[in-house]
Amino acid sequence: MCWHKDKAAFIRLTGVSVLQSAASSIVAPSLRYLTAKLALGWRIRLTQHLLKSYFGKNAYYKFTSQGIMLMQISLITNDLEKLTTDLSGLVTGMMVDVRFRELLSHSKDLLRKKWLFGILDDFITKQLPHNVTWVISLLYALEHKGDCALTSTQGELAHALWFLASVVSQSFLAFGDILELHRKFLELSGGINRIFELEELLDAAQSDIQQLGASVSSGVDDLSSKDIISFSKVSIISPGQKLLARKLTCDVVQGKSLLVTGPNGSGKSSIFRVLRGLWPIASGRLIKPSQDINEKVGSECGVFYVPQRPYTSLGTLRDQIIYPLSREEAEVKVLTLCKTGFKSSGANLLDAHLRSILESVRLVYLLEREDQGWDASPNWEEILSLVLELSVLSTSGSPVLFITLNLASLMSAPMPPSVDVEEHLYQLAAKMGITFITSSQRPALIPFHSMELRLIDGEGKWELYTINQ
Ligand SMILES: Nc1ncnc2c1ncn2[C@@H]1O[C@H](COP(=O)(O)OP(=O)(O)OP(=O)(O)O)[C@@H](O)[C@H]1O
Repeated sequence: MCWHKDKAAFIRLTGVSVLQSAASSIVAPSLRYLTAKLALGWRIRLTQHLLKSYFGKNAYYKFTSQGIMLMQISLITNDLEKLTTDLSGLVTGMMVDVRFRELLSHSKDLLRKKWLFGILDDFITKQLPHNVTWVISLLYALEHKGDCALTSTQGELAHALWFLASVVSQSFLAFGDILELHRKFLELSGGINRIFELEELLDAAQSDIQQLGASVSSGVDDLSSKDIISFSKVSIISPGQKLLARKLTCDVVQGKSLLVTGPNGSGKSSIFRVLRGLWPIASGRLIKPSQDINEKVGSECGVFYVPQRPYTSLGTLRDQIIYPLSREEAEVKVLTLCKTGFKSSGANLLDAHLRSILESVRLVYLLEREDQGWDASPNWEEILSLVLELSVLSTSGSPVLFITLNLASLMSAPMPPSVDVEEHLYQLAAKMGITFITSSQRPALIPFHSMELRLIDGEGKWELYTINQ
């Protein structure tokens, strides 16, 4: 039967074919889209889960201080730059050659296997189907040799051949997919293994830290821990087993700030590590407020740890001050605090409040200096030598400003505040009832403190002095 003799059927078939093609062009990309979305969802959940374990209970500190896990962390972030930086930090000296040779031989092996697999894959999924089709067609043609003269049989033969070719090629493609599955499965199991390894390490770190927390808190007197930091015969030993302070005994009560001095490497920062719970205490008893303000912004009282390097967040001038709150959270807090008759929006109130903070720390010029005012977002690291932190809750219900003055960075900062600004900041904070424990070697800071703890030699010896003001 010739096609022009059944024009309607031909048009119908063509229509069906077009519809099928349209459906197929929708289905295939949609499947890809759904698969990618599923993968993204998994990635988000897994990343959130791992990051929670990583950042919880100081686990990150344990990892970074031990120099392990860098590879695994890059697994979470997929950050190539960080991976290469960390790797370059891990391999040193002779190790580089050995590792490089291992990497080279592994890469060569991988390339060879990929080449062999490529040949097999190409042959099975692309070349073999044609040959098989032709062989089957030949057998078919030989069997129906006598009917070839008939036009109708020729048409049917062409149709059958076309059908056969697509069935055969699809079957081989499916077979190719099965071959590919093996490789995908191997990759998947490798990924799962690495993630489980990370999970196990995080679990181990968390349980170590829990034990450490239990041992420290067993020595903490909760009743008197609200307004005192007390070291009682505390021995501080570094992870490298170096004794930095032997039986350190020192009380920091409200209003009596402490200055920790001593030569480089004598253990000044280690006192803060112990206070923060990053290092366990070898012996003795440590009493401190149970609340770390860094962990719970807005808490009424507690200890705030100022990082040695100033932290500036990506974002606007406003973001620098309200960090780690989001703008919305800060607006809500300010509105809650100022439950006065103010007929002003949260945004206006917040900006007014932040302006008063900048005024009190003599940084209001930043607002005028940047064209976009609060919304300016230059590289703050190059501009700010101070980190300002805003906590908007206090026992009395009035806004409290915590100035987190980064003393350690003052000297090296691109724009160190002048001595009088520094003095002003200390006075301001003291007026607000903030008691300091400062680590510094600068004699200029002595007048702002009531006691000096001098770490003598970095081998455990220390002396405590009262500062006459
Ligand atoms: N994570 C760590 N693991 C092992 N040893 C450490 C670690 N951190 C510090 N140390 C060691 O502990 C000792 C005291 O270091 P620390 O940073 O407390 O000194 P510092 O007085 O604050 O020094 P600087 O004035 O240079 O800041 C040093 O010998 C240092 O090498």
